[in-house]
Amino acid sequence: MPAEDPKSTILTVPPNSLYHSQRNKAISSAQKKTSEEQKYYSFDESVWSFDSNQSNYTDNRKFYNKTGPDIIEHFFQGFNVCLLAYGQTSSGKTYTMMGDREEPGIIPLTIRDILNQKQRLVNEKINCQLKLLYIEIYNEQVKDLLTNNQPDLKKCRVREHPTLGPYVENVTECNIDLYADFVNCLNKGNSNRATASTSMNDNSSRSHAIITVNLKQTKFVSQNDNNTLGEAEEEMVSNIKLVDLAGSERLSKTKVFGQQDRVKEGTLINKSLTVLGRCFNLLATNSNSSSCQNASVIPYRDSTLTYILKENLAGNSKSFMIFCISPIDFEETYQTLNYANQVKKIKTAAKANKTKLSLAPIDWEELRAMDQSAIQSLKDEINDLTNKLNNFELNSSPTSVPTEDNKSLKLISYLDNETSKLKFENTFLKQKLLERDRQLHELQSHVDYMDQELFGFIKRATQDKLSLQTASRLAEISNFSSLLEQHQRDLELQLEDYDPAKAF
Ligand SMILES: Nc1ncnc2c1ncn2[C@@H]1O[C@H](COP(=O)(O)OP(=O)(O)OP(=O)(O)O)[C@@H](O)[C@H]1O
Repeated sequence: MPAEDPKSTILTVPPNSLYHSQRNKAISSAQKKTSEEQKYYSFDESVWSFDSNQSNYTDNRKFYNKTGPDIIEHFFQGFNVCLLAYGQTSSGKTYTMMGDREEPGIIPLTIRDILNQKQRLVNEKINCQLKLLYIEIYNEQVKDLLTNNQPDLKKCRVREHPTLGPYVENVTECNIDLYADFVNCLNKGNSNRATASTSMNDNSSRSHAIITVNLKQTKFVSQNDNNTLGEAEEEMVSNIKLVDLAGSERLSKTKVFGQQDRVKEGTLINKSLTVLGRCFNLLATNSNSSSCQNASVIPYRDSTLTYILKENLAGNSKSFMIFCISPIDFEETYQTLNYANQVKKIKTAAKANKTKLSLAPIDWEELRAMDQSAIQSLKDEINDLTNKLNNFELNSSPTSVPTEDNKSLKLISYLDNETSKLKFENTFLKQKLLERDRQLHELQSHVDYMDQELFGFIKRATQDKLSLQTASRLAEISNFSSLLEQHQRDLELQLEDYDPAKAF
């Protein structure tokens, strides 16, 4: 990647590469070329992060600053967003996405900015609820990395919603209010994640890791006094998927032969990445073709990874991809760059997921009637059971009250909504209080500053006055001394003319 044009990548084909032998089979002997060949690629961004001593080295923070703000903006505008890192094993995907303590990666930096934005939106009377999910796809199975129940690690199924697309069922969702909540989730998930040592990477990810953050923004109507909240008027639901794919690899390179588990892992990782590559190629071809009739069917269901990412690959999502390359293996790098070239052509169909809320007021009469009828039916049930007990009919099944259950559920959901509204109102008022505190603090510092200025002014004025007085005294003294001198001179003159005889 030449420093002068950060958006292009040049790949030099080594003379002994498989590329030549495969290409030579396809072309005539006249076209055959034995000398070194170069391939040119051009992307939205192309960055160098090989040696931190070089001037063009891009660290994680610099890299995040190029794309991160766009991602956050789309996410808060209600778009689903996805960021995937692809590349051969040990090329730096996990380092770029997760980073480490000194050099946080895209995922922690993104979450930090999402939380900051959430805090800012309180002033616009927008409540943000953030929930984090962390799963991995290992050997084609989905595991919930945040579950407290270890056997559940293998139990998640992928289902398809008719409009929202595929989703993972029964996965643990954690509320994220503070950065510390995120760090706890990340640590918990990472400790459950499958990694192994291969000859190419001591800490190689053997699974695809997907962190999803679900965001629900609720906008409240402003009241006249501007300090209280009205009803909720608009809701926006979006999600961001941050994906660290397992490394593409050739088994001979990773030297895992004989280790049956590793071979199975490697084969399934390669299978899912091959399906992903096939989806990229077909989606790129479909995007280029003008007629829908010729569009190929995309084999999303051929792997769990592509099935889960179906919406992000071509549906309702703004998707970004990072392709990591390293000089370890020419063939892998060549394939990675070719996938990247295909991905550039794919068009998705993102739309903001906004919903206007109908401000239907709660019917308290109806709720009270529901309460009365629930109490009555419970009383009936108690009577019934007491009668049954009295008649020794202990084995008979109790009377069920399904309709009352539904009513109670409705009431619970209403109370849940009210609680979350009150919680936000609390946050909102706290924020206002903080703002007032800040303004008060600012005013206080201004008053302190003016005090100091006044003090300085008085001091200077006093000094000026003193110096004025001193100057006039000096002038007086000097006048006086010149008068004295004059007087002395007169006396001397008189003394010279003095004739004692005339004096008497
Ligand atoms: N830009 C970088 N600066 C410094 N060190 C890096 C950089 N990129 C990667 N590394 C280091 O290289 C090694 C391999 O990187 P990493 O684990 O991120 O690769 P990977 O592509 O995720 O591999 P795998 O697919 O096997 O999980 C790690 O020790 C990582 O710290």
